[in-house]
Amino acid sequence: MHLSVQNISFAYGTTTIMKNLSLEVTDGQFVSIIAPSGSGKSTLFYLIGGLLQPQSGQILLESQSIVGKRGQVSYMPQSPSLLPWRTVQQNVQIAYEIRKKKPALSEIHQLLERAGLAEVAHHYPHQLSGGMQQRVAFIRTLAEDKPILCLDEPFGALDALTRTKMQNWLQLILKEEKRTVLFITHSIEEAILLSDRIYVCHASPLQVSHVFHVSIPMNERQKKHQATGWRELTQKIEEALI
Ligand SMILES: Nc1ncnc2c1ncn2[C@@H]1O[C@H](COP(=O)(O)OP(=O)(O)OP(=O)(O)O)[C@@H](O)[C@H]1O
Repeated sequence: MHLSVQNISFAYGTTTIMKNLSLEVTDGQFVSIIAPSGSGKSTLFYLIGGLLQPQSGQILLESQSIVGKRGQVSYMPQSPSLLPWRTVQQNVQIAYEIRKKKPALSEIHQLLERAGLAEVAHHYPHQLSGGMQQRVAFIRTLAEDKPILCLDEPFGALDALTRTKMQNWLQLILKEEKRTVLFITHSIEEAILLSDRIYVCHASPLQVSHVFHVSIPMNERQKKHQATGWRELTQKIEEALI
């Protein structure tokens, strides 16, 4: 599944948010976008998700325009946005209800099991930790069964330890569930840990300034700064962000 964002420009009223922004993500790739706060990253996902339309440029999924078309990609926002009156299982069920598909309880249970959430299937969101809530939201996003997942800083609000655990968990689950991911983060470390490719963007207007390919083998990335090439890549990305 190939998503191609080609030269899109977008303005809210007279304020230009992005100009000629292009990026690509293809089959099974994990691609990150690092950009300054308030620069239009969420707006980019609204454009890809069809909630907004660019003033110019194209957004293609498998060479077909998805401009203004909703429901083509899955989107997970920064906050878990779980319905507080629904249990964990019922929150995941929403993904099936949206597709007007009868929820397969065995399928939901399998997903919850894989996320380490089987024991809290009948708990309510307020009874869960922040990390667990994010896992429920992620499982719900997976259950939407769309070829591309757009994850908007999913771990931004978590403490450092929970964040590390969630990154490891995400790596494991994506190994089993081969999906194509477009991931927004502020963290260079997180981007290197998870990505095949990293787009660094400048703000005002949002534009890709640099593209980095992460060639550090996955099984070495846990070592972070001790992994060969990690420090050099971090430095290059830091320089690109200045
Ligand atoms: N509906 C809107 N109308 C006008 N301006 C908007 C609207 N939504 C967002 N903006 C402005 O557009 C800019 C980009 O917003 P956006 O939320 O896309 O940025 P972001 O990079 O996701 O932010 P953050 O890092 O805080 O999550 C901001 O200056 C914001 O104030």
